[in-house]
Amino acid sequence: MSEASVAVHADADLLAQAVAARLVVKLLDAQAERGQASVVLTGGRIAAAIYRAVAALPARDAVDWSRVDVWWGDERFLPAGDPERNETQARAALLDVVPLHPARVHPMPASDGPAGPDPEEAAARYAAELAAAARPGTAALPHFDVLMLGVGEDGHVASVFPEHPVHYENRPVSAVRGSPKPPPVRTTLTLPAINTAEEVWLVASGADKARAVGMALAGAGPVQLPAAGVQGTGRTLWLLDRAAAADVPARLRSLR
Ligand SMILES: O=C(O)[C@H](O)[C@@H](O)[C@H](O)[C@H](O)COP(=O)(O)O
Repeated sequence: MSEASVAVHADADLLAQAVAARLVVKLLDAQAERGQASVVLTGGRIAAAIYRAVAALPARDAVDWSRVDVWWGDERFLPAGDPERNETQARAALLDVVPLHPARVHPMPASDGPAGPDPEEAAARYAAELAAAARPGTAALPHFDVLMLGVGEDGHVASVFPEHPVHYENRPVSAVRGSPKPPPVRTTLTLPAINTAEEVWLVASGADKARAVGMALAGAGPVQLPAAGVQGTGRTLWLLDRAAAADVPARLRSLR
């Protein structure tokens, strides 16, 4: 179990630049230790800004991208190539720019893919893909070096929304219907699956995130505020801009 730490940057642009630099270093460290690296991506505006910032960093070429596994924490259940899919956004901003091994890029299924139009089947297939990449005989999930999460105004992370039945799902990947954030149908890693990651980074920018961030760090319940239930096995890091950090509890401010 890891104690959360908080880093605050002046604005959204500097936040994206700083997270991009951290990500490159994290991938390099993982490759130095294990010969490979794995990252779990998220969706949303700050995530897209981070991916663009990584693509623009000269140091990104120090990463051996052919030995990086790319997974997703959640996906909007839409046809392949839909501009609203998290995969489409990540590919346009970063994945199409760096020399990844195509077999190591693991998008969640699209609504027009082989899993068909059923999000439960899509979730089951993604769980099987994750299990196939896990260490034989150990876990249902591969090792995740770093898992990034945006944070919603309501405190959702990935597609785990407040008070949603997904909180009672035991499997690592769940279908989500009735998402309050469009589109309504999604697939997501569940909180227990998210919490297997070595490092979890929660990234939030803007004043409309301040309340959720403050409440999560003050110890709100995870069913009411999913971000409060996130914890990496080695490190839980909140990466914020000043506006999003406005309500961070005083006892955590010294960690800035
Ligand atoms: O599919 C999605 O929409 C995301 O994965 C979602 O969890 C997102 O990360 C947050 O809603 C924050 O998004 P913003 O950074 O755009 O506010």
